[in-house]
Amino acid sequence: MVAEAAFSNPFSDKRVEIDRQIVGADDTVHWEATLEPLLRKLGEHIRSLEKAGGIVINRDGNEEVRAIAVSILFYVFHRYMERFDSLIVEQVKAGDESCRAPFAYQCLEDLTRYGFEHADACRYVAIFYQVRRAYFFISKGLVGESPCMKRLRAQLWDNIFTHDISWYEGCLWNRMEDFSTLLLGETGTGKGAAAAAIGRSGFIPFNPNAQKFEESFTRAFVSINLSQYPESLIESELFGHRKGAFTGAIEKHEGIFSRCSPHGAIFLDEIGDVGIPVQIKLLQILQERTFSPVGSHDQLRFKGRVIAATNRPIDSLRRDGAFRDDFYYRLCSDIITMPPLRLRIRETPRELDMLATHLLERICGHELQLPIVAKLKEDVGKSYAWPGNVRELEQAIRRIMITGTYTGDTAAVADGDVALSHAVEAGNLSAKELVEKYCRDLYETYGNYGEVARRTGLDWRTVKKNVQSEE
Ligand SMILES: Nc1ncnc2c1ncn2[C@@H]1O[C@H](COP(=O)(O)OP(=O)(O)OP(=O)(O)O)[C@@H](O)[C@H]1O
Repeated sequence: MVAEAAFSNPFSDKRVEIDRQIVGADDTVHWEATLEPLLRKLGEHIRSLEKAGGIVINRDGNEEVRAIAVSILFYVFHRYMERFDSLIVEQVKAGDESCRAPFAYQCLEDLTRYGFEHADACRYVAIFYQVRRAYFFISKGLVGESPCMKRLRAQLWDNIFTHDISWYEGCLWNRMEDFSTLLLGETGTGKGAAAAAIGRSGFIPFNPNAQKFEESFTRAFVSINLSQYPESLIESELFGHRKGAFTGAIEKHEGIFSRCSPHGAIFLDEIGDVGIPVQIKLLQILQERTFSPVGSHDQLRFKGRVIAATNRPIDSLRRDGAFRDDFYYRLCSDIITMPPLRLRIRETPRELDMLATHLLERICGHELQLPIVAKLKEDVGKSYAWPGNVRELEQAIRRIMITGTYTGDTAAVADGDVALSHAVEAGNLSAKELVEKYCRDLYETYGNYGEVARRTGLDWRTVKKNVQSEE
C-alpha cells in the first residue's frame, strides 16, 4: 500500500484514501494528520528489515523487492521533504544562481546506504526536488476547493509526471521535451499560473560534487505573449537577432527560445492570435528542435518543453482555417481546459469566499481584516457570471477598496450561463432548446466538442449539431 501511495497523484482522492487505509484512520481524520503515524510505522518496518539483513534493492527484483524499494524511497523522501520545501523558498529569493543543498547530498547518501546505485540515487534526489516543486507551485498557484479545481490540479500533476509516475521515474524523466501542452479556457482563468507551475517543475539533475542542483528553477520558465508583437517583430522575439540583421537591429538580441533552459519550458501565450506564417515557423522549430537567430546561420538547439495557451475557441479556429491542424497536432500531447470561475462557484459556492480571501491577502497581506468579501457578494449578487474570471475578481476587490462598491462588468458579452439559468427558472424552454443552449454554453466555455460530449454524455456529432444549431 505504501508503494501504491508513493506512486499515486497527491492531488487525487485515491492517494488520500490509501494514506488513511495504511494507518487505519477513517474519513473524519484530515489526511495530512495520517502522514506522521504512517512514517513512524514505516520507519519501524524498515529498521526491522535492516536488522534482519533483509533489504536488497535491485532493479530487476520481484514485485516484493520493488515494493520495498519504493517504500524506502517514500520514507527517505518524507524525511527530507521539509528541507526541499525550504530550498524552494530560498531559491525563489536567491533567483537565478542555484543554491547549495548539502542536505540533498545527505539524502543521496541515505539512498546509497539502503542499496540504491549511485546513478539511480542521484536521479531520485532530483525527482524528490521536482515532486516538491510541482506540489508547491500547483497548490500555491491554483487554489480552490471545487471539484473542477481539484481535477485541474491532478491533471497538472499528471502533465508533469504522467499518469503513472513509475513510468516517469523509470524512463521518461529525461524524455519529456516533446510532451507539449495546450491550455484552453477563458481569459483570467489561470492559464499563465498553470503554465508557470508546469515550467518550474521540470527535472533538474543533482550535482553531487557541487552539492547543488544544476540550475535554479527560476530560469526554467520563460513566457511570451504572442499577441503583443506585430508579425514583423515576432520572429526576432522568438529566435533573437544578430547585430545589424535589419535596420534598427543596433544590438544583438537573444530570443525567447535561446533563453529557455533545457530543463524548463517555454510558454507561448495567446497562440490563437498568431497568423499562419508564424505558425509555420513555430511548427518548424518544434519539429526540428533547431533555430537560427535572424541574420545568422548559427544553428541553435532548443531542448525545453512547450506550453501554449489561448482563450479563443480552438475548434472553430481550426474549422475556419485560422489555426493549422499540423500545428495543433504538434501542441496537443496534453490538452488542459481551465474551469471558468462561475463553474467553480456553481459547484462549490464557498469557492468565491475562499478565493476572494486568498486574493485579498495577496493584495494587502495577512494582517488586514477587511469586510470586502461580504460587500462583494452583496453587490454582484448570486448569479453574477464573472466574465473576466479570477483576474476580474482581483480587480473587483481593488475597486471596492477604492470606490466602496463593485456591481459587475456590464459591458462584457451577455453570458450564456446566466441567460440559461434564467430561462430555466422561468420555465420557458423546450427540451430541444434546453439541450442546444446548454451545449452551446458549454462549448463557449470549454472550446471543444470532445469536452462537451464528455460532460453531457452526448455523442460528439450530436454535440456539434446542437452547437451549430443557431449558426
Ligand atoms: N485558481 C487560482 N488561484 C489563485 N489565483 C489564481 C487562480 N486562477 C487565476 N489566478 C490569478 O488570476 C490572475 C489571472 O490569471 P492568468 O493571468 O494566469 O489568466 P489567463 O488564463 O492566463 O488569462 P489570459 O487568457 O487573459 O492570458 C493571476 O493573477 C493569477 O495568479
